[in-house]
Amino acid sequence: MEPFAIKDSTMAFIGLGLIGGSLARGIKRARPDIRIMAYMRTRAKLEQAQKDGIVDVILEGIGEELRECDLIFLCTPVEYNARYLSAIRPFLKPGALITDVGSTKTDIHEEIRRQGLEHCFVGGHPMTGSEKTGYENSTDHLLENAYYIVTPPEGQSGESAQYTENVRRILAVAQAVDAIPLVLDYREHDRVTAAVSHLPHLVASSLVNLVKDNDSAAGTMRRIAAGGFKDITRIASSSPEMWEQICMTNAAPIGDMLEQYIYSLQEILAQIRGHKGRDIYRLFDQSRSYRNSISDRAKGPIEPSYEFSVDVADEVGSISTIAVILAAKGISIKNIGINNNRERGEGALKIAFYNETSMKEAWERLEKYKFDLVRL
Ligand SMILES: NC(=O)c1ccc[n+]([C@@H]2O[C@H](COP(=O)([O-])OP(=O)(O)OC[C@H]3O[C@@H](n4cnc5c(N)ncnc54)[C@H](O)[C@@H]3O)[C@@H](O)[C@H]2O)c1
Ligand SMILES: O=C(O)C(=O)C[C@]1(C(=O)O)C=C[C@@H](O)C=C1
Repeated sequence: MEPFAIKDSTMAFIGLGLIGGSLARGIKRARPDIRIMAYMRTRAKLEQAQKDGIVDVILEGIGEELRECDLIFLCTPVEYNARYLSAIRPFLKPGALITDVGSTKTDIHEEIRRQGLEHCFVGGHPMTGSEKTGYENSTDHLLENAYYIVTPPEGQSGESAQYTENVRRILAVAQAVDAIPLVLDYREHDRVTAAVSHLPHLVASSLVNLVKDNDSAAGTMRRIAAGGFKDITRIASSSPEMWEQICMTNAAPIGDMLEQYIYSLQEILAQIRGHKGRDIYRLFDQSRSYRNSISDRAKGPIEPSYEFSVDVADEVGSISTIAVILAAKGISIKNIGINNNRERGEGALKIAFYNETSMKEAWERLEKYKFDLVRL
């Protein structure tokens, strides 16, 4: 995609939490000259953002100051984003553009159509995030190398100059924060995210609740739950308010996926009870191939990560031993840390390198010292 430069000079954020905060930080990092206004309910956090040099103007609410804005970002939970449209509308200056970062898109696009705002809206959704919330968890690099889905409104001619220019304004933002822009139809967006984001959150939370309901009074399940359970359930710690709204605004696609998933679980149940080992083997075999074809690089496909993990018994001594072994060969370590999947300090060390060559050299070296290595 050709590069686009941000031409908008004043921007407003309604909601400055994990995603709004990260986007604002990323924009300020790329373009400190851009003036950022922000509104959220917790005044103290807005003051912090101003101290951090991210917010130039604290907004007390939706009002006159918005008339100065070229671009307005809606970064609250999805149902609130759609509701903010009516409040913002009277304060839009000619040429101003509204965008959002919501995890579902059809709902807000339908509200845009109801209000006849297609000429001044382009949807957005950065495919990155965390189970954590709030400005305090935002970073200037959260969106780096993540897909930034851009959903143009319907009913605008793809040829029209204004349509093209509006889409480009959001592509420029995505590029400025080093994300990877991807233009998608908003209904397609909701179908796809139902499968790869929304259903997984329902699965994680229902699995955690299942374990909670089956655990003993002594809490043995909770105590011994290790990597497998923790890997698949991290997202069960996400915001209930945000996820209720995501599910309620994408009920039909999520329902379709959930129905198929329940069907597949019923098949698995029959195979387990019928001792159909070959079917169970096929389940794991097929999933392994497809899962292995999906990149595990947390930050998307641009920057490859060169890392592996080392099984160690005592992480404190092991870090220095490994560091010495690698340093002796002149191999630089980019990052080294404990994989949080094991209990009581015993576990895996994750080591990241700057390039493939040093990763391979380190692998060979540590293998010689009989370390147990695991590819990530
Ligand atoms: N968390 C993720 O992983 C993720 C990823 C991509 C997109 N999103 C989307 O981003 C949006 C924000 O999510 P987040 O993770 O930043 O959540 P968050 O809880 O960290 O931030 C939400 C922000 O909105 C503010 N807010 C909430 N209700 C408000 C209201 N009624 N009026 C004004 N401000 C209000 C909060 O004070 C906070 O500043 C959501 O629409 C979500 O679907 C989230
Ligand atoms: O990594 C996480 O914690 C996320 O849940 C991020 C995640 C997802 O991948 O499902 C969650 C919601 C979004 O809209 C986009 C990204």
